Amino acid sequence: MTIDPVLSVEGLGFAYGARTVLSDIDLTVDPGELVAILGPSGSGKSTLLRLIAGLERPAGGRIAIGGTTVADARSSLPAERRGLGLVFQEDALFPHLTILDNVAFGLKGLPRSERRARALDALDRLGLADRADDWPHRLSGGEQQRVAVARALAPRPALVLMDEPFSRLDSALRQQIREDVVAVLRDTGVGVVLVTHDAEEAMSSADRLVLMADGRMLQTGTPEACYHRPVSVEAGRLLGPLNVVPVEAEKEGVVTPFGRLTLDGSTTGIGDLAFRPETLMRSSDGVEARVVSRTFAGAVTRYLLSVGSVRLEMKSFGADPELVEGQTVRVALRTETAPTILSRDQP
Ligand SMILES: Nc1ncnc2c1ncn2[C@@H]1O[C@H](COP(=O)(O)OP(=O)(O)OP(=O)(O)O)[C@@H](O)[C@H]1O
Repeated sequence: MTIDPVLSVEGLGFAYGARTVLSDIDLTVDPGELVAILGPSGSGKSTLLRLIAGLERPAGGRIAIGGTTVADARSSLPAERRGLGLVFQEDALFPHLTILDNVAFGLKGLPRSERRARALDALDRLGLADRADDWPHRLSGGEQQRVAVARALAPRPALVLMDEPFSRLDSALRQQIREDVVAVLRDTGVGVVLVTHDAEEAMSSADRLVLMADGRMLQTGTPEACYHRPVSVEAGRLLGPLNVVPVEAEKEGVVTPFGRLTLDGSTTGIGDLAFRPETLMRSSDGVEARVVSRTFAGAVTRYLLSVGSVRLEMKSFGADPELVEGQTVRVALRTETAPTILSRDQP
């Protein structure tokens, strides 16, 4: 049985005047799926969300919500008729309305008792039912953000769009609120598009990532696949540091500074071996590396190493007393996560 996606975006394009901001975006979100859109500032994430929300009109392509086309190059359904829940960074609660009335605000056309019951139910899910009669200014930033999520969920939409919803919160609080909100969203079974520029937030919250740069999609896949098997250096670096070593692939395997490796799908020719800093480790039968620098960062320590003419980053738990600047050690690649070969022909 095939399940219809709650959101389907095909070949979407958008320009501000003569400036193309999005091109050829394809995206689907299944019921209950959380898709995070990650990209650097200016990559077009918010514009994509605004198009899905109905706040901008596409120049080309199609957007369908629940199987119904809501926008294409010819027509566009207004935002309020798309039945979406929206949580935007700049969202403010109405200061003159109680928490309950803020949440009930979007529940037009229902009897008063039903509105109240639904708003209370949404607040209860977010753990704020006891603050229903309170005023927004008496809530903390994290509580206000949870109210904004309750407000988006109260009309029971099939799809919620969130643009940097946690970025105003300080980092300790942010992780907790994010985990709580994601748990509620998962429990609700709603489809979610989460826009963020925070790689950890995207990877820890989403079922699937959409990596973007310059208005284009670079890669889509599970967080694990995108992290360990990037399709390009650009895509890989959006999720964190990536070691990139030029290699030559031959029929028998790939010639690397770590010896000859046999990798799935390796092709012949020149390419780049790509792997994460934590896949490097000390090993007595590894290759010689000189420690260029060491940066202690609490739980992990980062080392910059030189292996011949190549600079590599290694990351490990704790701080190894032997890995100090100028020291020569031996390192190898962990075998659990095979490195990826990126062909130089790839975009
Ligand atoms: N109203 C506008 N008029 C003209 N250009 C705009 C407008 N809004 C955004 N842009 C441009 O469109 C591009 C995409 O912007 P967008 O806000 O979608 O990126 P983003 O990935 O969400 O960035 P950020 O993470 O900084 O919010 C940027 O180059 C931006 O300068």
